[in-house]
Amino acid sequence: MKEIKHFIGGAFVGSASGKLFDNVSPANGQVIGRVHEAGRAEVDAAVKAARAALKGPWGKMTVAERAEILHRVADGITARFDEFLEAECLDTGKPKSLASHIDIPRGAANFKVFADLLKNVANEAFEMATPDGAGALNYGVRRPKGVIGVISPWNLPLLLMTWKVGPALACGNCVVVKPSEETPLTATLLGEVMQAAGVPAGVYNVVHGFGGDSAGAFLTEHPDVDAYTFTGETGTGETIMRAAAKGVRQVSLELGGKNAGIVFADCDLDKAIEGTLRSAFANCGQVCLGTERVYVERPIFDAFVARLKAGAEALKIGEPNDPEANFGPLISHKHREKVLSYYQQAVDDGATVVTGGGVPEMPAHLAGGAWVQPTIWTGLADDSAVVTEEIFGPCCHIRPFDSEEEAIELANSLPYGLASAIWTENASRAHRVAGQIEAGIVWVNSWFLRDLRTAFGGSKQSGIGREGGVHSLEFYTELKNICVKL
Ligand SMILES: NC(=O)c1ccc[n+]([C@@H]2O[C@H](COP(=O)([O-])OP(=O)(O)OC[C@H]3O[C@@H](n4cnc5c(N)ncnc54)[C@H](O)[C@@H]3O)[C@@H](O)[C@H]2O)c1
Ligand SMILES: O=C/C=C/C=C(\O)C(=O)O
Repeated sequence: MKEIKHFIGGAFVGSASGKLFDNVSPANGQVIGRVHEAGRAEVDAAVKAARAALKGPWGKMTVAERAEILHRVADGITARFDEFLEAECLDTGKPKSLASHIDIPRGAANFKVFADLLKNVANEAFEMATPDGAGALNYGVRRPKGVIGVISPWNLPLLLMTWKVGPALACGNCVVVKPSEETPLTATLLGEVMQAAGVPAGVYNVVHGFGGDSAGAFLTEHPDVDAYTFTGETGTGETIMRAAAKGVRQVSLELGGKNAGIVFADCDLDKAIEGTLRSAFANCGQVCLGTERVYVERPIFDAFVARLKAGAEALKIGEPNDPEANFGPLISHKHREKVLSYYQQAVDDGATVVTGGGVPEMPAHLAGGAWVQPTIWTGLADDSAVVTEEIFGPCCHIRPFDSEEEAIELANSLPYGLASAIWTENASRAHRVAGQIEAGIVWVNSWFLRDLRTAFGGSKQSGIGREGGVHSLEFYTELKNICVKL
């Protein structure tokens, strides 16, 4: 049985306590490995290793030298593409067809993009007048923030972790990563790539374990971490923010959502159906940017529901190696219980179940997996928990609307504000509506189209701060002003 260890100070190490937990395959329920659970001692060792590395060669390197090493990290991921793919799909159960064109390539791109960006960022400078007429010159310099705690979720494990580690390292920080307990493999494998690429020991550390009263809490309570970047549930974000308040440490939070899709009658229906199918069901609905509320203009409501139903029913459920599969399992049985409780709630609240609503029949060798049917409802009240709470499963509720104003009001009615997708061929309407949606990201006639130079993050309870492009610099560096009297 594979044993998964921490990566601390450039070495793979087990826990002093000898505590291990199971890594379970979501596709068949079998134990695929045993993972060391970090105690305070391992978290402390990782933070110390990061602090020491910051004072070592990494902190003194030029941007160009660091960028070259990070390019080697990206190339190292690409060179071991199949191993990363295998590991990611073992952990998550997601189809290889999905991970091979999203998760793994983005894992590599996250290092390249930020390494290149850093080489081309200028700092501000202001000349000022002084009473003696000689003047003064102000200029900004950016310095690494220090040791960054990176806490990441299980839905896109390599993508979301490297989305933070890439810019953090490019800016000269050292990191301690706490991947989700559900998905320890790719973060661990990345340790090998870091070593081979020449990243000095202690720059990239990984500690495994759970959230509360385990590695996650030990990391967020550790006094020698300078800042935390977190992606996960809004409630966890609140807990991390509280822990970070001690010592006034900065947080970057990418949190939950209950994203709205708005489909106008003047849309290109083929595009709207294709995009909404992906936004509701890709990665078995476990994408923070996914659409769980769909608002459709009344004249095309029935046609839209019928076509989305047909699309959902045509999804091919299967295990990662099935080349035809485009729909995998949920991450765990625990998460399936949560998703199925909403499926039940929808029925109790009087929904029309357009399709799905239960557990699919699977062949015997996959019967132990966390499978669930893609599900569509109509007919729920706007205040049903199914319509207001993040389910994080392959499901959406579709509701008709009659005017632009009504659609905007419905989209903005919840305390979340992560992402939205608008479908219309009317360019004025697209801009007008997009500008009024309370969300950090609005797509028009697309979904999950990502340019890594753009600002990424949520408004309202979907997060604090923006990452992506130069925006990542704001979080991962300290901007210092130097004022020189001439
Ligand atoms: N906004 C975004 O960019 C984005 C992206 C992906 C996922 N998400 C959100 O993530 C959630 C799904 O991921 P999840 O279930 O892994 O989230 P989660 O909040 O349960 O866990 C995320 C990470 O936090 C750790 N953690 C949990 N409790 C902790 C604590 N008390 N202290 C420190 N660490 C703790 C977990 O071990 C895990 O590593 C959804 O809500 C989804 O919307 C948001
Ligand atoms: O599940 C959430 C997906 C987030 C995606 C990104 O953070 C990204 O594309 O950079």
